This record gives sequence, C-alpha cells and structure tokens, in this order.
Amino acid sequence: MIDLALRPLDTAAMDAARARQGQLVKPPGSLGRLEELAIWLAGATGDARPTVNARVVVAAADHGVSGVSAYPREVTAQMLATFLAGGGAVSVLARETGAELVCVDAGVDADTSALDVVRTGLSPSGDLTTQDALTERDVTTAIDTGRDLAAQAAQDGITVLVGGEMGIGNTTPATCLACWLTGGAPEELAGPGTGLDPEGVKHKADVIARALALHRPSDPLEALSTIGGGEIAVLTGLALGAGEHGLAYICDGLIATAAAAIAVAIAPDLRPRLLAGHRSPEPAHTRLLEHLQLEPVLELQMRLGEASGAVAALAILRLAAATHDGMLTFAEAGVSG
Ligand SMILES: O=C(O)c1ccc[n+]([C@@H]2O[C@H](COP(=O)([O-])O)[C@@H](O)[C@H]2O)c1
Ligand SMILES: Cc1cc2nc[nH]c2cc1C
Repeated sequence: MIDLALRPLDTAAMDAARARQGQLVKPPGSLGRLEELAIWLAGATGDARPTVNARVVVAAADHGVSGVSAYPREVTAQMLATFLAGGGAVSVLARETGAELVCVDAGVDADTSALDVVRTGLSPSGDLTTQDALTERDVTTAIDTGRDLAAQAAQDGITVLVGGEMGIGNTTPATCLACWLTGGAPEELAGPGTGLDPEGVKHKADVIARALALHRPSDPLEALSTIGGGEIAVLTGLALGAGEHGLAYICDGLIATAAAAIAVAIAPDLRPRLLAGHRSPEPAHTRLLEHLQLEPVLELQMRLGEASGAVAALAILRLAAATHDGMLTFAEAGVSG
C-alpha cells in the first residue's frame, strides 16, 4: 500500500464561507449549486474566499487490447501533438477558462521526444485479455508521476487541479475497473466509447468479461496493474496528490472518474475533495458517480474525454468563486434584508 497523509476538508473555512454566503445580497440559497461550489472550494483549499488558479493535466497512453475502439491507436500520439499545438478541444477550453495545460506521456506508442510532455518512461499497456496491463513497478511509477505533478502544482500556487486523458481503447480498461469497483456486469456497463455500433459494444462487453475472468484483483493497486492503464494510474496519483497537498480536484468523464474511484478505494478520505465535472453518456460513468456519491456539475452529453467536461465545469466553478468573493453583503449594499 501507499504511505499517504491526506488533508481533510477545512471545516472552519467552510463555515466562514457558508456564513458569508448568508450575508451576500441575495435571498439565501438563491445561487443554488454555485453557493455549494464556493463552500466546497473553501473547504478544499482552506481559504474562506478562495481563488481559482487552475491547471489541467492530460495523461495519454496506448493500450494492448485491440478491436474495441472506433479509431486506430496512432490517434493517441496525433491528438497529444494537437493538444500541445493548441488545437484540441481541451486546448481551447483551457485557454478560455484561464487554465494551464500540462500533458503527460504515460505510455504512448510513438516517439514523443519532440513534444513538451512530462515523461514517465512507460510503454503501452499489455493486452488485458491475455496478460497484465502494467507491471507493479509501472503502477508505482505512474502514481508517483501523478503525485509529483500535484506537489509541483501546489508549489506553483495552483488551487484547482483538473485531470483528463487521451488513449484510444481506454474506455475498455476504465469499464473493467468500473465493473470491479461496483460489481456491475460488463453487458450493463460497456458503452460505445468513441462510437462503436451495437455489435461493437457487445464485442467490447465480451472483451471486458474475459479480462475480468482472467484477472481477479484483490486490491486497487492490483486492479490498476491487471486491468488498468498508464494514463489511468497517473490520474489516480494526481487525485491522491491533490488530497495530500490541499488542492481541489475536478474529475472528467468515464476514464478520469475510474482513476479517481481507484484513488478513493486506496484512500477513502479523498472523496470529499473530488468534484464531478460532468456526466458522460457512458453507462459505466453513471455507475461510478453513484458509487462515489458524486453529483455532476454539468450534463451536456459530452463524451470526448481530454478533461473537456471537467474544464467546462471549471468555468462554472470560476463563477461560483467570483460571486462568492465579489458580491456585496446586504449591509455593504444598503439593501434591506
Ligand atoms: O470521458 C469519457 O467519458 C469518454 C467517453 C468516450 C470516449 N472518450 C475518449 O475516447 C477515447 C477512448 O474511447 P475508445 O472508444 O477508444 O475506448 C479516449 O481518448 C477518451 O479520452 C472519453
Ligand atoms: C479524434 C479524437 C479525439 C479525442 N480526444 C479524446 N479522445 C479522442 C478520440 C478521438 C478519435
């Protein structure tokens, strides 16, 4: 197991934020979820009037499992280059929301030496229907990379971390993990990913069932090594690191949420620090959100990954923090309350 010291939410900062919300010039509760988000952010950051200083980490990897995606694996490296060139959805969304973007090569099947990425030295995962996806050592390396990125973010004054991923085929390991965590059946939880037809989804459910029959992991780290992937393990480490360093953490769709759910299985106290950015239409995502008892901020039928849904939610979190900090109180505005 991993030696972790997680910070709990700061209840004094939350109480102060709640009291401020009660004084702002609006009927109590009238900003709805924005009020809850501001109070949560106060707890996660330990600041009763928190600022949003966000960094988006996109971890990319390829996968040995085949015949489960509508796209070929070379798309992973091509999209990584596109993110860094500023032309991917996440590049635009991060720019619009004033967040920094950091990309990680967590086992991409291409030479990425010309790209400005964080390196792990990992190779693509093995085919989880016939072998372990990762070695135990790979899992440790990936988790440590994620935790180090969170430590660096805290040092840089970041208050909000957003985790996303890119990896052709990765809805298959993510759905395996969702089945393992929730007891869900592959035929219930397998979805179309990048766009499989119903026959493709049925085949994918068979692949997931085969992987689960071959591997019977007994703990979350073993689950990452047998039925996980490099980018998933990096995001598990990133979420754990957010807990260690007192950062707020926004989960994206199916894959990023599976990674966060594994982090919670490792360290249950992490859960209150997680915000579900959105709900993806993948059935396994809804099951994971129920498992974690997280209510997504947005439901926009987004199913891209890349942290796109989480960064869309970051825009809402910014508005929550801005109203919390910038509004006048009844007394300051001279409004009868
Ligand atoms: O985040 C989601 O819920 C999500 C749902 C479907 C697809 N994706 C993205 O699509 C890729 C995985 O899909 P697939 O069909 O290749 O397993 C990967 O790059 C993910 O970022 C992401
Ligand atoms: C083009 C493309 C972009 C993506 N971004 C995240 N997953 C993706 C999958 C594909 C196929």
